[in-house]
Amino acid sequence: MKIDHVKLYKMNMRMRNPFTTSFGTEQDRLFLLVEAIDEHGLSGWGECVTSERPLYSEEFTESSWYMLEKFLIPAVVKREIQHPKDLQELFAMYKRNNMAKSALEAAVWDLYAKSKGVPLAKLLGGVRSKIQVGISLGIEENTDRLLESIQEKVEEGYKRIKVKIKPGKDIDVLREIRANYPDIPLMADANSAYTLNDLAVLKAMDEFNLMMIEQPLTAGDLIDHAKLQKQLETPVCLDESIHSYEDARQAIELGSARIINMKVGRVGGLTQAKRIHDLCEKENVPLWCGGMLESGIGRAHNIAITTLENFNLPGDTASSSRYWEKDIIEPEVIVENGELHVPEKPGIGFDINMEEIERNTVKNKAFQ
Ligand SMILES: O=C(O)CCC(=O)C1=CC=C[C@@H](O)[C@@H]1C(=O)O
Ligand SMILES: [Mg+2]
Repeated sequence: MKIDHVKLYKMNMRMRNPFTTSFGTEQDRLFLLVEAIDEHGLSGWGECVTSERPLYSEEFTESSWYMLEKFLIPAVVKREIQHPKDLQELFAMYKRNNMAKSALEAAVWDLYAKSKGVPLAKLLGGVRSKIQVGISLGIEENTDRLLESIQEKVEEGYKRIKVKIKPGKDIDVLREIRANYPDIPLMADANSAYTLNDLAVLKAMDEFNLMMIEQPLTAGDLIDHAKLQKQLETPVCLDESIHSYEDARQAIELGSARIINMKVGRVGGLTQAKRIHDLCEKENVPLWCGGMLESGIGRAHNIAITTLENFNLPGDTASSSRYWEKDIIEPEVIVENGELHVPEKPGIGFDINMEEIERNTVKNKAFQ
C-alpha cells in the first residue's frame, strides 16, 4: 500500500455542554483530523485528540499540527507500507508527541483495513460484537446538578458512572452520590489533583466502594502511586502516567495501579495500545478504554480497540449525542442500555459526513 497524500483538517466543534475537570473547563473542541489517501484514491481517517491548551498533557492542537506537517507526514507520504505497524519504526526517532503519531497511524490503520475489506476491530484481533459503555461526568457547581445528570445517565442505562473530583469537591460529593445511589458502579477521576500529603482524604474514599480512583497523583508518576496503592483498598487506575508499553510494564511491576485506562492517543496509537493490552492480559490487569471527548472518528477507533478480549470494564465511548448536536460520522454512535454494537463494515465501519466536517473546519492543508 502506498500513501499518496495526506490531508490535515483543524476542526472547531462546540460540545453541547461544557466539561469541567480538576484542571479546567472545555466546551469548544479544537482538534485535528487526518485523512490518508492511497494510490487508488481510498481514504482512511484518524483523529488527533489534543485540546487547544496543553492542560491534560504537554501536547496541544497547534503543536500536533506542526509535528504532523514537519516530521510525521513527510515520513509516510509516497512511501510503500506493508502494514500500519511499520509507522512505529518510521516515527521512532521522534520523541513522544504520541497524540500526533496516533492520529496519522489511526488513519493508516483505517485505510489498511478498508483496502483489505475488513473491519478495523477484526484486524486488531477484536473478539466482541457488542461493547459495554460507561459515562464520564464533569465537576458541577452544585451537587444537585450532578445528581440530576447521574439520574439521567442511570436511566439511559450506562454501565458505570465516573465522576470528576478535585480537592474540596470530593468526599462530600461522593457521600451524597452514595446516599442516593448505594449500588451503582461508581468511580472517581482526580486528573492528578492530589499528592501523598492528601493520604487521609484518599483513604477516606475507601468507604464509598468505588470501582477505582483514577490518576489521583501527579501525571507521569509511578512511585508515589505505588506507595498510595499499598495504603488503599480502592484500586488505583492510571491514566496520565501511562504513555508507553514500558510505563505499563513498570506500573504493573511496581504495583502503582491495579487497573489501567487505555487512551489510544496517549500511548501513541493502536499498535502500542494492542501491545499494552496483551501485556495487561498476561499480567491479569483489567483494562478499559478512556475517552478524550472525541468526535465520531476518534470514537470509532476507540470502539474498535475495545473489542479486544482484555477490555473487561466499561469504557468511555458514550453516544455521539452526549457530546455533539451533530457528529461527523454516519450513523452516529448510539449506546442503548449501556451497550453498543460494533460496526461490521470495513475500516472504522462508519461513513464520514464530509458536509459536517467542512462546516466545522477552520483550516486545512494537503501534503503530497
Ligand atoms: O467522555 C469522554 O470522552 C471522557 C472524558 C474524560 O473523562 C476526559 C477527557 C479528556 C481529558 C480528561 O479530562 C478526561 C480523563 O481524564 O479521562
Ligand atoms: Mg482520566
